[in-house]
Amino acid sequence: MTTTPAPTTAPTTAPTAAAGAAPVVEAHDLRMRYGSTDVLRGVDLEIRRGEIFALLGPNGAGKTTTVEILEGFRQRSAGEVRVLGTDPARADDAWRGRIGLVLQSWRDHRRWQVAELLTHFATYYPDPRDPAELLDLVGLTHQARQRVDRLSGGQRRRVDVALGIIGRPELLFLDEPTTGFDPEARRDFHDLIERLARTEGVTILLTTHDLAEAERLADRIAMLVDGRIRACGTPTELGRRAAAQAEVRWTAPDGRPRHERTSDPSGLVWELHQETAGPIADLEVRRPTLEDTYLHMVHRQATDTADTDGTDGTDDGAHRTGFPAGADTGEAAA
Ligand SMILES: Nc1ncnc2c1ncn2[C@@H]1O[C@H](COP(=O)(O)OP(=O)(O)OP(=O)(O)O)[C@@H](O)[C@H]1O
Repeated sequence: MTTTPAPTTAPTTAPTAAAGAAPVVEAHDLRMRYGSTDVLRGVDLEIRRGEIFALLGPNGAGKTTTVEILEGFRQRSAGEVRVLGTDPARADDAWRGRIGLVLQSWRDHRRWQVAELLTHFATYYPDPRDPAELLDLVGLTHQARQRVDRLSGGQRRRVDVALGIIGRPELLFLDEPTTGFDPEARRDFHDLIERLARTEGVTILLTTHDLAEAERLADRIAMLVDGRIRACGTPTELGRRAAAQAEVRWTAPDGRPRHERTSDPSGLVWELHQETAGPIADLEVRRPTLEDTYLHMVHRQATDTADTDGTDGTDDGAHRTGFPAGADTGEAAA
């Protein structure tokens, strides 16, 4: 169950989620501490089958840490986690065969040809996708005989995606999947992700810095800021958040451009209409967007941090200098 406090973190069930089905991902009060630094400070998540769920957050917010814990690659410091009904910290190979990963860092096998690599990885799974179909699916048919280390960055990323879905995963983790993609490749990738979720019922958790990508793809978005989920909802709900105000622009009767921020744009427009007793020139109402909400969250966290610890509110450097030797072993240091 997601138990984060309303209203800022109140989750909504995505339209595509199978109502009543057990969540595919559940995390409750998930915590991670590296040395003396708390990176995750009580994360609550619930992702339902067939949902495309985006985890957004600034650099160093803890997105990769969260995802690595859910993937079973990193031991958490505290909290309850269930992925496909199993605690990832105790998962076996059968469980691993049900998830697909597209990680941030490139793996080995640079000298392999693309088709050769896919054919090889297909042998690890009981019911793999056909490598030729997969090449077509990710748009790499013409690169089938090319060596991986001779591909462009975006093409390598497509190989990553192909390897992530070759075993027909029920749950696919995508860590910043479209980094290095040109606009066309990004659009093709978005179509592929939607197809996987909508027609094959694959549950997808993606981390991204790209707000437009999250808005375009995700059924729900969670904003991870300073180790906590600060907001969660559909892109529309997050865009509508009261924290961000609408902006009204118009040209006054004296010809001067005017603008005002307000949480009641219709009220303001009504008042202007009464004042001018006629049409309002160049009237524009800009509703708050997902980006406004996101920037508001991040800015608020930076301000809070600066108020409480006297720093400038950016946590990245502080965490790095606080690392103990050997902290990158993934060992929890609770
Ligand atoms: N193995 C580790 N040992 C110690 N600290 C770590 C380790 N891995 C990550 N951190 C720190 O934890 C914080 C969260 O890192 P994480 O990579 O999870 O963030 P992120 O949200 O994925 O960032 P980005 O968007 O930049 O990829 C950062 O301050 C990072 O420096």
